[in-house]
Amino acid sequence: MAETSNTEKDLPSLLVKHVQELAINGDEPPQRYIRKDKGNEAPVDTSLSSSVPIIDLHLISSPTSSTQQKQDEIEKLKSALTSWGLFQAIGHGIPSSLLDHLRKMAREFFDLPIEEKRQYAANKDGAHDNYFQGYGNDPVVSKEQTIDWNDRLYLLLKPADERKLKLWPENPSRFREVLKEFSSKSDLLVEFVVKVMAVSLGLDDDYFLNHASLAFARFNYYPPCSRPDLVCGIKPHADGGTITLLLQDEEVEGLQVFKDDKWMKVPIVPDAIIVNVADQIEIMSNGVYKSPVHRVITNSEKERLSLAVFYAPEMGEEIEPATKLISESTPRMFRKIKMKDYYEAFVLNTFRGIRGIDWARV
Ligand SMILES: O=C(O)CCC(=O)C(=O)O
Ligand SMILES: [Fe+2]
Repeated sequence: MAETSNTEKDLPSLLVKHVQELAINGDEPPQRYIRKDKGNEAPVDTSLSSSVPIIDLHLISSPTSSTQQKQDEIEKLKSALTSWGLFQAIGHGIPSSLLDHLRKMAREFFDLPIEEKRQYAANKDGAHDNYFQGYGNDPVVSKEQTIDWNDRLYLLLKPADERKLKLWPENPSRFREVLKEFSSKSDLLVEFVVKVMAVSLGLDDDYFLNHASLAFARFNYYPPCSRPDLVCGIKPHADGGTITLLLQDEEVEGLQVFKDDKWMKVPIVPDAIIVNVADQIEIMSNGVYKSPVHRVITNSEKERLSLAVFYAPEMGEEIEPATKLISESTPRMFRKIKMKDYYEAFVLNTFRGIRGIDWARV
């Protein structure tokens, strides 16, 4: 049924169904959702011989840690970001009760009838803003684009005075309040982490922070799929902003990161927040800190939720590698780019399955 009602004919390419609707009958995913890399893809590492590093931020922030403890943890963080591009942060100071509450709010929102959620759809009246805010799907930029098995609620958090509150769910009733509280804690966490990262490279502590003044929340909903082998929850991509915080589902795995030519599963560490470098820090650090390619795999039994918070530069900013990190032995890897151009290239490249950052290489 889903197959016939989701043809090019009856839906313009920009508007696609919510995957939640497609999942209801457990039908096979429609053609536009089938991964094109199928049968020709990198293996998944099942040995689990190494895993995403866990960094205890409290060891770095606490006045009671010894200098040695701090240094050791910062070294671990540096090595995580040069080899993996991400780490699982513990000791991050955001109470687990708040994380649980946030997950509960998100689950209750996605559990609402689709009609009710549609009142928060960004394109309800055909109106779009630059950031595709609201309830919906990733933009579809061509008929050939493989569509992900993902519905999302996408909201600007920062600057706070630009929030579009009419797209923030009123049901569940505490959604807005809890998201606001999380947002202020998340800002503090990012500030701390990017300062440590900048100093660890010999840069001024606000070097990355000065390019992270926007923040967006992306609540991801992945319903079960009858053929998880054929679709992607989110296709391979790297994040295009400065840095991302990610709260995984508390029970259902699905995130994988590409490393050493293999897909590595990112395990669930209770109450950890994943910190991942995004493209602009890879550019500013002249390639020292890696923006990792990652993807999400679905499963046939359980829905999965996650929350990504993307910190990013403003559209009008220009980004380039830090002069201090360019030398004869470490030549400039990226051009100076305008964010507005980057975002355009990023969206087109990513949905075609190419890395956004390739556009910025010298
Ligand atoms: O769901 C996840 O674990 C990852 C989501 C993600 O990569 C994103 O929203 O950019
Ligand atoms: Fe991502």
